Amino acid sequence: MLAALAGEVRSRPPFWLMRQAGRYLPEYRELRAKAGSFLDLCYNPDFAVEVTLQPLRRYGMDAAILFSDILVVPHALGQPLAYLEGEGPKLDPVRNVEDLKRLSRDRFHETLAPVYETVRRLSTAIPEGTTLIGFAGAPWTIACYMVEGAGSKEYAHVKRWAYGDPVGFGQLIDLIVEVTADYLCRQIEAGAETVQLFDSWAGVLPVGEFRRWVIEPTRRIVALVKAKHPNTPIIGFPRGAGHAYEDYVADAGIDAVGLDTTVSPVWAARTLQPRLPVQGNLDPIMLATGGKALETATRDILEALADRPFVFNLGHGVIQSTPPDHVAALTRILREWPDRG
Ligand SMILES: Cc1c2[nH]c(c1CCC(=O)O)Cc1[nH]c(c(CCC(=O)O)c1C)Cc1[nH]c(c(CCC(=O)O)c1C)Cc1[nH]c(c(C)c1CCC(=O)O)C2
Repeated sequence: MLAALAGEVRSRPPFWLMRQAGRYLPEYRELRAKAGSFLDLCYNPDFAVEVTLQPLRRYGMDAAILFSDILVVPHALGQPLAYLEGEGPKLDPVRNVEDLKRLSRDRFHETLAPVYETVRRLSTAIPEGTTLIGFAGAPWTIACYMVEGAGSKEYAHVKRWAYGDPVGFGQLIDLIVEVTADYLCRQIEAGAETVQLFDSWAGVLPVGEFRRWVIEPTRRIVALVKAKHPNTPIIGFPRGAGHAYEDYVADAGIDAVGLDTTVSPVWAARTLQPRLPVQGNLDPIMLATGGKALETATRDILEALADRPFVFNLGHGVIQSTPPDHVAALTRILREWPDRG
C-alpha cells in the first residue's frame, strides 16, 4: 500500500475498503451491542482496536483504517452529538458567527486522547506489512454536518451561510482546518502511516465555491501536516467532484486521490497525472450484488488502472446489507490478479 502511494506500479494492486469494519459483519454487531452507544465504541480503545482488526482477520486487507468517525472532531470542539438508531448523526447546529462562540478548542485533544491511544495500539497490533490509515473529515464535509446538524438532501443552511457570509463561514472553516491538521499530526505521531481526508459532500458545490471550500481548505491542511510530517502520504477523497477532480488533484496538494463510483476509471487513467496514485472505485452496491456482475466490474477497474500506481477500493463505504461472502469473493479476485496471459 505504501509503495503504491509512493508511486510504484504493483502487478497486484493493494486493497482496502472504506467502511471495511461495520454493521455488515456479525462480529461487529455483537460487539456494538455490548459497547453501548456508537460514540462509546469510538472512544474505547479496547473496542475500537478489536473492531478495526475484525475485517483483517477475515479478509487480510493490505491496510487497516482506524475505527472512529469523522464527527468526533466537532464533538471534541464541544458540539453535542448523538447517533440515533436508523437516523444517523444529529448535532446541535451552528449557523452563524454568534453560534461559533459555543465551540472551544480547550478540551479538543483531551477528548480525542482515546483515539490516539487506539492508533498507538493498532500500530503494533496489525499484521506486519499491513498499512495503518488514519483519517479525518475534510472541512467542507465537517461544516456540512456542523451547520445542518444532520445529513441533508439540499445542504441549504450550510450553502446559504457560505455563499451569503463567506467571511463568517470562513471562520468556521479556519477553525476546522487548524484542529484537523493538529488531529492528523497526532494520529501520525501515534503511528498512522498514511491519512485520508473524507470530503463526502464535495460534489454539492458549484465550481467557484468548490475551489474556495474544498480545494483551498484541503490545501491548507496538507501544508500544515506536511510541515511536520513531509513523508506521510495524504489521500484526498472529494466524493462527487466530477470534472473538478482535475483541479482538485492539481491544486489540493494531496499525494493520492480517491475516486467515487461516478468517475470512469478509464477517464481517470487517461486524464489524471500518470504518476498520481489513484484509489477506488467499485460501486458498494456492486459488492452487495455479488456474482458475475461483481467479478466483471472488478476486473474492468483493475484493467483500466493496471498501468499506474493504484489502490483498489470502493467508490464509497461498504453498505450494511453486504453479505460477508461477497467481500470474500472480491478478495479472491484481487488476490488472483493478474490471472491472465
Ligand atoms: C460522512 C461520514 C461519516 N463518517 C464517515 C464519513 C465519511 C465517509 C462517508 O461518506 O461515508 C467516515 C467513517 N465512519 C466510520 C469509519 C470507520 C472506519 C472504516 O471502517 O471505514 C469512517 C472512516 C465508522 C462508522 N460511522 C457510523 C457507523 C455506523 C454506526 C453504528 O454502528 O450504528 C460506522 C461503522 C455512523 C455514521 N457516521 C457518519 C454517518 C453519516 C453515519 C450514519 C450512517 C450510518 O449509520 O451508516 C458520518
